[in-house]
Amino acid sequence: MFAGTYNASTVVEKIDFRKLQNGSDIRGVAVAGGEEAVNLTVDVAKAIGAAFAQWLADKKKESTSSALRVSIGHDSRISASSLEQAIAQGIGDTGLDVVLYGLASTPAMFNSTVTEREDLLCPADGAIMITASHLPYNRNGFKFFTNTGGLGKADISDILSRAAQIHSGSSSQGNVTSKDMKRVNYMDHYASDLVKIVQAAGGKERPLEGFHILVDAGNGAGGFFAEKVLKPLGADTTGSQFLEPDGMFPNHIPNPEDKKAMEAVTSAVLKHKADLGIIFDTDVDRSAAVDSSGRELNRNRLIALISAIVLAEHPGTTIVTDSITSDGLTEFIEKKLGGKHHRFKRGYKNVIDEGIRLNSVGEESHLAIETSGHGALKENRWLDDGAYLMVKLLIKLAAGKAAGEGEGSEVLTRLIESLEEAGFATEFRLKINESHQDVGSKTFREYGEEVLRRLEESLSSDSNLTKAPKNYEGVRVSGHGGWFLLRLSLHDPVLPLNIEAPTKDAAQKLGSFVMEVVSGFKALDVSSLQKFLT
Ligand SMILES: O=P(O)(O)OC[C@H]1O[C@H](O)[C@H](O)[C@@H](O)[C@@H]1O
Repeated sequence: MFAGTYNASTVVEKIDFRKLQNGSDIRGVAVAGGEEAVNLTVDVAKAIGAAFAQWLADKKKESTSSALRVSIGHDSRISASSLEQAIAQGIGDTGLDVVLYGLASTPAMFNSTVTEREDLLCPADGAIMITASHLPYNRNGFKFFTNTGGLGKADISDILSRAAQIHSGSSSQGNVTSKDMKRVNYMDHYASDLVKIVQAAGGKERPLEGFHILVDAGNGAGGFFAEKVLKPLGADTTGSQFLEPDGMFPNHIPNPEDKKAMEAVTSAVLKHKADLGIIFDTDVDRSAAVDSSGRELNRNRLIALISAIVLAEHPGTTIVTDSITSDGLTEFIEKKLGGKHHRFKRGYKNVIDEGIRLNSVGEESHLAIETSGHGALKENRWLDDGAYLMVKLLIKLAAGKAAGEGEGSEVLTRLIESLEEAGFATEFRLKINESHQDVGSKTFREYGEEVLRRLEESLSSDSNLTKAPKNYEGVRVSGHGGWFLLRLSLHDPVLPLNIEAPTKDAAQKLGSFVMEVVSGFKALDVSSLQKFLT
């Protein structure tokens, strides 16, 4: 069932390489057998490997005369090894050196481009992570890095158009196999760097002695954090779960945004009476936590917590977040912490790039973070690293205990005591049926924008509602003690609607206003919103 052993009838006949682009990532279907046809075959992966090698050689041609080196890691997906072999071969055939890392995390792959350790064959000139983050088991994909960070949308389009040409033009079989390639244990080095950061901050070798902290890795790539980070720091990790990689994700989806995943780590914390629970997504670029009382520290709460830590280190700094963050978070960052909240767009790359841009125009920002659990700090080269975010919490825990500020997770919980939270918060995802006659010749994006325009125009008809003064995507409106945001999804033909209000009744009032407008658009599936209102 792997991409390497697919049955021809389940493979898309003519691969449209453009469809493999998902923002700044490549994503596709790699495992046959489900309803979706395979479009990320081993041949496609090989062409993408060759295309990345070409792209990298063009980029680096002036800066080096020696053979370029590319590191490749993967998460726990069942298609990982066939895709690793294929992409490595595509790169190897073009004459570049390939170093295989095996099971790794996305942030570790970036780190391999900035690590100076010849014994580990570092720095790599380019790095690839084979992952589809939290998506179902049959998907997979690639993220690419150089020492300046993750590749952006334009680079990915470039690589995919080169790959399409390579794929159509060649049937040549290279003779480089993964047996010829070197393997290194980079993850041990990466984990020991995290350990050193916590040790240095606490001035102790085992600053977490006396803490009981468990990890739920959801059978993704994050299991190393319990064994290789928490234990050496002295923490008791009893009750950690789903640390073994299993690409069928038999327990829950590794995703801190997923309700079931958060319930799983919460019940482990309560059952084992742990001080803290930590959860990662499949490739460890996102994370969240749970305190000893079982309170989830994700979404707005996680942003508030990390903001409190960062603002204590950098008073007044600007915190960049995604667009669906709460009004309570703004109040907390600005009034309680004395920082500035810059609520920007959805999408981790958008948020991080905005943090970098602000600094470049003279506005100091040290943190860019999304409700999804992607968070990047300036001090960590603006890399969204779920493990590093958790390291910031560990440092605070240890420091709090050493200063006698409290035991267990108390010091963290206290940091966000005054964060005001809405009594009711919900999200609807209104699908646009692209083949509906109401869409006509428009793209789903044009159709969605028309919905947003109409919504904005109708605001003046309701004196209870006010448009948010500063807003970078969609239509954000305050009223009835709460707010709503209707926007276009980053990738899908969907209009996500977020509503937060003091009560369900108030949220329904906001929802009814949106309903009046969206029900006029026949290609929109408004059934979920309708159900909420009845
Ligand atoms: O716009 P949406 O459909 O809600 O998706 C938005 C999300 O897409 C991806 O998952 C990105 O990794 C996230 O950074 C982003 O927030």
